[in-house]
Amino acid sequence: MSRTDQKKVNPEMLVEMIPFLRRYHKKVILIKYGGNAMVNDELKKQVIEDIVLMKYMGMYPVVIHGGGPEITSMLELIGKKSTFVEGLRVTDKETMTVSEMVLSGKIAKDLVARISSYGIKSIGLSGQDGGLIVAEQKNPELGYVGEIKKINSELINKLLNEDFIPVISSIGCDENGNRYNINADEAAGKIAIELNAPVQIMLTNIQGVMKSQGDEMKVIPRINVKEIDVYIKDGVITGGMIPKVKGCAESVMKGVEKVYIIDGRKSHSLLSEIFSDLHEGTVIHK
Ligand SMILES: Nc1ncnc2c1ncn2[C@@H]1O[C@H](COP(=O)(O)OP(=O)(O)O)[C@@H](O)[C@H]1O
Ligand SMILES: CC(=O)N[C@@H](CCC(=O)OP(=O)(O)O)C(=O)O
Repeated sequence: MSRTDQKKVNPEMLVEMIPFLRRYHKKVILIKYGGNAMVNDELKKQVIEDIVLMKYMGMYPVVIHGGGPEITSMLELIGKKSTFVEGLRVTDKETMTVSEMVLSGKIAKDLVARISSYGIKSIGLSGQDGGLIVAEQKNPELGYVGEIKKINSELINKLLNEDFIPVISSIGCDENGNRYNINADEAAGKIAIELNAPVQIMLTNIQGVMKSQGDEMKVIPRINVKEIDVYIKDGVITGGMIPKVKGCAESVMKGVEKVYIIDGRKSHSLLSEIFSDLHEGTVIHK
């Protein structure tokens, strides 16, 4: 490639980034990368590039990933049908094993390898690693679904100080070594709170929280935490969106300043969110 063929970076655009870089310098950016947003390789690459860029720009990205669709497919392969109650997977022993294999075995390792390929240190962690996510059974009817009791942020902070990008799988562990499947949205909220993250971004497969207006479905740009129960009761928010908005509401109530639900299927949606005050998805606020 000759020098003239090379693309030039636009200096004006870089300068426009200064206020945002200043705002987020050395701040934890909690990114929940939902399984439904892991659409294809190209999009995955872009999400990873955004995360890596944040790190090189002096932020502290922490990734908590999902993988619901992949767990469902893997269970189908062994002839098991998935059942959800209010967005939570009913988890028997076999489902627990498969969930753990998919989340911490497959997805976390893939994300870590992708991040590392850009020269950034990354590490995959599950709830049992360093006592990261202490959990107990949520409800016997859901089987091995965990309720988070405590997040041990010390380990994550140490890793951040050592310039790692932690990639966290939502598996919890109790003091007897029993492991639980935890909805990744719930885990995202609790981790954001514990790390004092000013920003929590939920990457999903829809533009934001939607509501029908006439014949059309439209994004609700802002939701007050007080409105959430009504939306759930009225059937506006259902399925996987329930734990998501509940997790976001808890974060907002416990000090996370900005909580966004955005469309992870859009190219470089994370960077667009960080480097702009115009938010396209749904902001959850108090
Ligand atoms: N009001 C709503 N607005 C947007 N999505 C909703 C709503 N109610 C239910 N959903 C469902 O929630 C899904 C997102 O949750 P989920 O499937 O758990 O995604 P993720 O894998 O990103 O956590 C959407 O794709 C949609 O099917
Ligand atoms: C208890 C429970 O529901 N656990 C989730 C964990 C994965 C997850 O939350 O993945 P997404 O973010 O892609 O939905 C599950 O088994 O699907």
